[in-house]
Amino acid sequence: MRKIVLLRHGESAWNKENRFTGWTDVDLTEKGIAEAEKAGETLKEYGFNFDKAYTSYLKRAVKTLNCVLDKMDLDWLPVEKNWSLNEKHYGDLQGLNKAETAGKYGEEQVLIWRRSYDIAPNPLSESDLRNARFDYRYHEVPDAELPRTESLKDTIERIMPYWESDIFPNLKTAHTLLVVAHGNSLRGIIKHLKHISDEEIVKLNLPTAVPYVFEFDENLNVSNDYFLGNAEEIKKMMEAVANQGKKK
Ligand SMILES: O=C(O)[C@@H](CO)OP(=O)(O)O
Repeated sequence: MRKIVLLRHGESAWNKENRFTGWTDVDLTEKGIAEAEKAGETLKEYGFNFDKAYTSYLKRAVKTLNCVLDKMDLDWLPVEKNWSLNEKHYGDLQGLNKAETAGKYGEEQVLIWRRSYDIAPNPLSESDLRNARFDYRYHEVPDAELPRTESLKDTIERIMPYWESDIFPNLKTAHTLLVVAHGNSLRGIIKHLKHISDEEIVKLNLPTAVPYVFEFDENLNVSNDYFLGNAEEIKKMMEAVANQGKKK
């Protein structure tokens, strides 16, 4: 049985402060580290063993992966990092508090910015120092490919070439792959794997650091998918993520 496990990073400093994060490279909180360690312990308990892992260029995902591998005694595992797995770029919303933004522009508008399929927030200006073109880690990425903002559709279009060329084909030879990324970059991958419609994807909110397992049949079609953990707790975590965009 071939499997891919998708894992959102543990709680970050800006998750805790309820700020739009996107490509901002914020660290994990203590709670985030504990969540990542628990994910590693859970995967070990369920007997998972990975052939290869993938993550983004953002430290909240990289450090989550490292905690998981440490807990599983898989520190040796080959890991590939790629900027294509970065979070959806949140444009000029990055840094703003989500509840305050809902107070200013309305909850409906915030839901559109957070969860709609093809509407992106306003872009960062070219001179804004937060623009990825000023960040050395992206120096090999052609400027035209570096986002200034993204909708989920843009994020999916950025991830899919990497998914199709580097991640998914490895399932032919590997049994189990691990992808540690972000709430929206993973929503994009899940939309693709489960053929979720543009309307339905609005409702999907991913909890931090809960392993989401996809099983594939011999033709590499998805045969089953499930979260590892307590269903009630996971539901509550998903609702809490959805509520981050509500006014206080
Ligand atoms: O701020 C962000 O980058 C994302 C993920 O943490 O948040 P949201 O759930 O609002 O898309």
